[in-house]
Amino acid sequence: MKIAITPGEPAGIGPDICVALAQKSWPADLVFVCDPEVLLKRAESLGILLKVEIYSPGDDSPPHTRQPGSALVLPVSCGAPVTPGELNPANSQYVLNTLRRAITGCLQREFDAMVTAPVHKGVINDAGVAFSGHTEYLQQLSNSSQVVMMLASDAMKVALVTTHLPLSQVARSITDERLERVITVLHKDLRYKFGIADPRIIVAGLNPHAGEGGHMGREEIDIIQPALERLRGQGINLIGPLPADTLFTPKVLETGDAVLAMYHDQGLPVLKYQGFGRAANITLGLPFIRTSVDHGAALDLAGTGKADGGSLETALEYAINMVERSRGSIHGKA
Ligand SMILES: NC(=O)c1ccc[n+]([C@@H]2O[C@H](COP(=O)([O-])OP(=O)(O)OC[C@H]3O[C@@H](n4cnc5c(N)ncnc54)[C@H](O)[C@@H]3O)[C@@H](O)[C@H]2O)c1
Ligand SMILES: N[C@H](C(=O)O)[C@H](O)COP(=O)(O)O
Repeated sequence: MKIAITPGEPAGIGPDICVALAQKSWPADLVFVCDPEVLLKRAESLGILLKVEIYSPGDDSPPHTRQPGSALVLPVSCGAPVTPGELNPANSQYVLNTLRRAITGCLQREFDAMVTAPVHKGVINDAGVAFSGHTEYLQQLSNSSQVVMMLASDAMKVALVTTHLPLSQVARSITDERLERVITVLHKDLRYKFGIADPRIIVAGLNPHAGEGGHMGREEIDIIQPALERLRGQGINLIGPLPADTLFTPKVLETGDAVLAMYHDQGLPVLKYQGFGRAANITLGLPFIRTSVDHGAALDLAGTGKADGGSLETALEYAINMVERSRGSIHGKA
């Protein structure tokens, strides 16, 4: 099994946690898609010994023979010097080049999955490229009609109807069509990527108290309930729409396999409060497997040795499990 790892923003903690990942042994060949110097210099400043081997496509060495402490690198040149903690828009194209190379490799089945360390969305935009996140970028480059962002911890899975959108645009984006597309993808991938035979999806309302019977917003009555009714008719097990404030309580969470939140900050703060550093971000609806960390570039910690690599390890574990499931070597729930 070959998994592409993109270290993300070179001035952030991505290189730190990738160097740490390479210190362990994994039941997969990890191919770091990046400038080898970025990893080597970060390892040096962290006082970690790292050996780099250069990957070339088609060069299939026996699997899992690499020793911990050595990284297989698919070289992509970094545009400008890297200083930990200091963003440089001159390196944004480099970050995008690493993503593009990993995506192409996944589409062409050179890689079985890709796992991404954090990028810095702001600096990519500062470089003149409109970029709202990996999720949307992956959708665009893979020509996928609908992708779904889902974060998973040991206690919950939280998927989102809308992703990186200003709050002022969220309500108008909750449409019947989008709900149908998102729920269909979520239902399908919970079955096939997570092995849940009949997934129960708990759906949040948009408004306080799920609209309070129409007195605090009508999206639940006019849009969400009719969409859920129709999808129930197709055999999808849907609970809700429920008020989001009390949905995230253990009693309610145990009635479902995943929560569908209407927007980013309705669902993710709860999951991150519970599982930050041990959760993974999984893009559903892609023609390949992609997982990621639950945190950002953490510029304040780059090169300090204080970055926690737990989420990158979790993301890699999810990717390995999903690849194994797709090969039929795992049965039952993830
Ligand atoms: N997967 C991704 O690419 C991804 C995810 C989230 C945010 N981001 C981007 O990262 C940038 C910075 O975002 P932010 O400041 O909101 O969030 P952040 O996650 O970078 O930092 C928030 C806080 O958490 C701490 N932290 C984050 N990761 C940590 C780790 N592994 N170990 C220990 N502490 C950690 C940071 O030091 C900081 O105090 C933004 O551009 C954002 O868009 C990217
Ligand atoms: N919304 C994600 C989070 O809060 O963790 C994060 O921004 C990453 O998203 P992408 O994988 O789309 O970059």
